[in-house]
Amino acid sequence: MSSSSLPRLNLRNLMLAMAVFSVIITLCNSLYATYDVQRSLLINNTLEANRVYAAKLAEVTESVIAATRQQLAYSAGQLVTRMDDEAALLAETARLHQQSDTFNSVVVVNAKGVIIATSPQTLKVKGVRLTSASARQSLKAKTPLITDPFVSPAGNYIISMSHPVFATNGDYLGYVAGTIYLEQSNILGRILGQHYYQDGSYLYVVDRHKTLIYHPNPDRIGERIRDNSAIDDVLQGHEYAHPVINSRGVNMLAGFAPVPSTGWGIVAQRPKAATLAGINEHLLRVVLKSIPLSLLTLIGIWLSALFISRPLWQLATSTGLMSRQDAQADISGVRSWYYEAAQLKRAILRGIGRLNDRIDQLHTDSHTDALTGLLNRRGMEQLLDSYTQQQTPFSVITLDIDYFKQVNDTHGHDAGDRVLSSLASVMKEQARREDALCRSGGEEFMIFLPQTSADNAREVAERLRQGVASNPMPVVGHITLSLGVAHWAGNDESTKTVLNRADQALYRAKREGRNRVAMATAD
Ligand SMILES: Nc1nc2c(ncn2[C@@H]2O[C@H](COP(=O)(O)OP(=O)(O)OP(=O)(O)O)[C@@H](O)[C@H]2O)c(=O)[nH]1
Repeated sequence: MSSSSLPRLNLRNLMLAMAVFSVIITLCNSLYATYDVQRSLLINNTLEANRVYAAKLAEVTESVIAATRQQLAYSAGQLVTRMDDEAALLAETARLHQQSDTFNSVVVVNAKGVIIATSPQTLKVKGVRLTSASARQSLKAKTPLITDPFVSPAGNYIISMSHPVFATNGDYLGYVAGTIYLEQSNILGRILGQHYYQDGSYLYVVDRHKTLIYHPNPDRIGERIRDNSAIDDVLQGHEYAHPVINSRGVNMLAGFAPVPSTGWGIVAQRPKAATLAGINEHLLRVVLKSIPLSLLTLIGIWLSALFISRPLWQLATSTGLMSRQDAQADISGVRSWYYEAAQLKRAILRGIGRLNDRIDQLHTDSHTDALTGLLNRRGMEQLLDSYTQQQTPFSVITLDIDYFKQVNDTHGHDAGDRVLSSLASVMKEQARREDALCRSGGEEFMIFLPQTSADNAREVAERLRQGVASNPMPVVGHITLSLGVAHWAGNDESTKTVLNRADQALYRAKREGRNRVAMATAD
């Protein structure tokens, strides 16, 4: 593409393009910053909310466990002297089971690991001897204990909370235990297992061996969590929040809190996508809200660009048309209201002024005789044109220095020049303002007297002749003039004819003896 076919750039469009570019960049930048800040805020807030939620549930769980332990301790105290009293055992297990919704079942196990009382009795495990390692944890520990999850003799997936029963002499008599069915309703299940999220958020609980004991997907309860450093940390007793990827590869924002008394870890988490779902809509609202102000800014910038570029544009346009007569007036009229434009305007006007002076000077030079400062032939012709155009009547005196050759020959060419110059000065002194003086060639001169009759012109010629004849010139002394006078009345006669008639009169004056004035015959 050639440079001439490129679109023409101007200051206003450049400023406008720059401003639009700046506004768009600023807008994009602020949108990106808004998006980034909002995103971080949402993620951090969600992480913190999940941490707080997990911590609160851990605290509630802790309270429930503590209250439950108290109940078991109380029952254990009640059974110290009644481990052989079947009715008392039944009554106490029933009371413990039914007084609250804490346990799904209550059992009393003797020191040999045989279940000696249950509530509800429908369990039908009375007399069963506990064999599995999990089920025998409490026997082994002989301290208040919360077991790991295990499958009960009745086939339920449970955890058991037990409290030992010691005789007054310190003999271990067995324990009383409340069982919590992980897959059935109870207080703990309602606290840890029921949540009302609708956006993919969920909560799960692991025991100290990373086994899931509460999870929204019942099939996963009992599953061992592997390769999850976050779980390792929470089981170390740390409470914190962290982005994680769940078992299905979904990015989650998780809060972790430990339950110290059980060694469990509670994890509350929300999908990152659900957290950020509203951000695009929010961003669109930001864009829509910022459009009016951005448009106003653009209009403001456009007007400013117009206002700022206007003087420069006017100057550029005017200088492009500098040949026009009124270019200088146009440029003078430009409101250059700021420094650069004012300087430019001043420089252009100064340049135009100098150019005009130069043109005037050249014009004057081309119409002026260098030696005498009088009009030359070109100047004379222009003058005659204007007389003709305006039909200005005039008289013309043609004059010639007598025997000027002798002056040159006797005193030299330079002295002759000085005579020509001095004669011009004398002519200027005697001329009126409206008269035009001309050196028509060599030692010949003409005087044009507008609106002057032939008689008046003759008087002027005579006065000049006498003045020159009676006043000696420097170096050369006295010289005389011969003069011819003709008149143009502004009729159809050409000015050329008038000049010829004046010349004829001059030659006659020469012929008749010089140093005299002769009138053209028609005048
Ligand atoms: N110094 C000087 N002499 C000039 C200039 N122009 C013309 N001359 C001289 O003027 C003289 C004119 O001489 P002529 O035409 O013979 O006329 P004249 O000697 O004046 O005699 P008449 O006109 O017949 O009285 C010539 O010698 C020219 O060289 C000029 O610019 N400077």
